[in-house]
Amino acid sequence: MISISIRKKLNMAGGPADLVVDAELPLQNITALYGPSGSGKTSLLKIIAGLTQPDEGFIQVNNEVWLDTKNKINLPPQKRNIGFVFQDYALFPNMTVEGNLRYACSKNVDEELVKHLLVVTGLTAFANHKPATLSGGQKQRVALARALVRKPSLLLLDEPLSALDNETRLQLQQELLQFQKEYKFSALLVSHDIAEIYQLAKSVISIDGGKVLKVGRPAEVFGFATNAGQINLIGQIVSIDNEMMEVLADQRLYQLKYVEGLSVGDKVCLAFADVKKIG
Ligand SMILES: Nc1ncnc2c1ncn2[C@@H]1O[C@H](COP(=O)(O)OP(=O)(O)OP(=O)(O)O)[C@@H](O)[C@H]1O
Repeated sequence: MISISIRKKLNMAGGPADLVVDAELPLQNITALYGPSGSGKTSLLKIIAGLTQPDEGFIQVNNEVWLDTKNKINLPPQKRNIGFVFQDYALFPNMTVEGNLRYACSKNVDEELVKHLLVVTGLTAFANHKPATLSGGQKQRVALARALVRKPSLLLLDEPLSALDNETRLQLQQELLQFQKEYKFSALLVSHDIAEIYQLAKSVISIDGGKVLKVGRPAEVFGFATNAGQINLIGQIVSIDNEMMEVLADQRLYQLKYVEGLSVGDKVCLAFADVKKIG
């Protein structure tokens, strides 16, 4: 379990307000951090990374205390085993793709892991290229590989896919899920995209004005959609449980009775054919 309990005064749009977060993140899972612009998401990530100091706080990751203001413990960023992936990639422009990965390892280069990450991200042929010659999707794959090569205890993903076009974004969502299955990392993912959160995260922390509003599974935080006048919708099954299935369609989650033969990941067409006399 990852325990986070912090408080910091921020200068928010409406005046000074405290960012107050008390949360437990499950290990080996992606937790989403969802909230409007200016609600304190990036500030929380920076506090976890040790880049911003909170007024009070306690952070423990895998039994290692990173921050305990009461007991004057405050590990510097380089001692916190964190991987950070930003929206704008933040790659070293003067280094090759492989150079970016090696630099992230500092002295302990795991040759096998570097090679493997280049293969799984489809970047082997680009290992000697500089970032400027890559597409946005490829740059973000480098950024992800560079974060993973450090075998982080916690991966902080600050809207990592939001600069990408829709097709590349959907593809990288699937790749991120595959990486998660393979490397079993724990991650906190900032995202504004509810569909992305349903796809990637097991749990969500929703914040606004620096305060936690809700914590739970995506369906608990965002609720289920009802048939809102649509006749046909294309969606994807995101979970099957207890004779029920959850289908994500058009950025909303529908809870429906399970239909024999379907599995998680299947694309389905929802057809709403209820006819009710209304007059
Ligand atoms: N070190 C700081 N001290 C005081 N206030 C800060 C500090 N850093 C950021 N703020 C303020 O805190 C508020 C929240 O900023 P933050 O970047 O955390 O929001 P966010 O939820 O990540 O927004 P966005 O989605 O737009 O990136 C902003 O109003 C910002 O000006």
